[in-house]
Amino acid sequence: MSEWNEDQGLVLDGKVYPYIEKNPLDEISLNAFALGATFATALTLLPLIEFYNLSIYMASLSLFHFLEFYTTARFNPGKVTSRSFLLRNGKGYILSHVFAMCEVGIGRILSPTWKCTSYSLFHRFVFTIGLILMIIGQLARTLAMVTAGKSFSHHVKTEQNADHVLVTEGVYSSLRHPSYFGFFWWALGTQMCLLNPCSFVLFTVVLWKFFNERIEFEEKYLVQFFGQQYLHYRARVPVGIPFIK
Ligand SMILES: C[S@@+](CC[C@H](N)C(=O)[O-])C[C@H]1O[C@@H](n2cnc3c(N)ncnc32)[C@H](O)[C@@H]1O
Repeated sequence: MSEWNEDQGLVLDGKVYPYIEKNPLDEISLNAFALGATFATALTLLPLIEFYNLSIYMASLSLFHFLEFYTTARFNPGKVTSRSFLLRNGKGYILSHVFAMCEVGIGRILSPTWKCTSYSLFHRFVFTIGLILMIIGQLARTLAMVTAGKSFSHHVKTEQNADHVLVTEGVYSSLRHPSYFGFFWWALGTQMCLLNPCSFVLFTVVLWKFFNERIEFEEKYLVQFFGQQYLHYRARVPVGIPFIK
């Protein structure tokens, strides 16, 4: 017994397979190759360049986008598409990272000694906290996708799928939106790692506004889908992003 479904892939003898029309293999293999090559180049350059922060950032960015696709393919195969890499994550996302690169370039040209982790104790502190945030953020994001499984989707559902259940265990028992928590802190961590004060402020404002609106919108539908069960869950589990209740 088999059934094609744009949102749940192909169900064949109880097993879920990706929806082939939304998974062009040429595009997927090229994306994976480009991300792997970026990751390897960044790690190779790490001991060779003075501003090694850039290598760490590039490695983390490529790992992040690879894991978005890999985790979806592995734990939620019915919903995986070539867009699951999140490489086309909107103009705002791309512009923010371009802005961050410009800040690195301008900072290194104007004052290479200031734009360096060893410049002061404060610089070392900011860099270290940035690294820790990147690791915690990535772990939270990936764990959220693994734990939510078929209930996770890169787009907010406004209609409930048959396989959509309320997830409250694992990382969801201490964070209500662990993948947003992870993305938020990972992204701020990247800018601390790059010693980018302007981008840090820009990322904070843009991401806070985005997740504040998104969570409100998403929860409206979660309340519709799961009623009292979600209201009780919302009352006891925090978001973990400042000033978002
Ligand atoms: C991009 S995922 C993000 C999930 C969650 N907001 C997070 O940050 O981990 C969006 C989808 O997850 C679903 N979702 C959010 N929280 C959920 C939960 N606790 N249980 C099941 N589905 C959830 C929403 O309905 C939405 O379609």
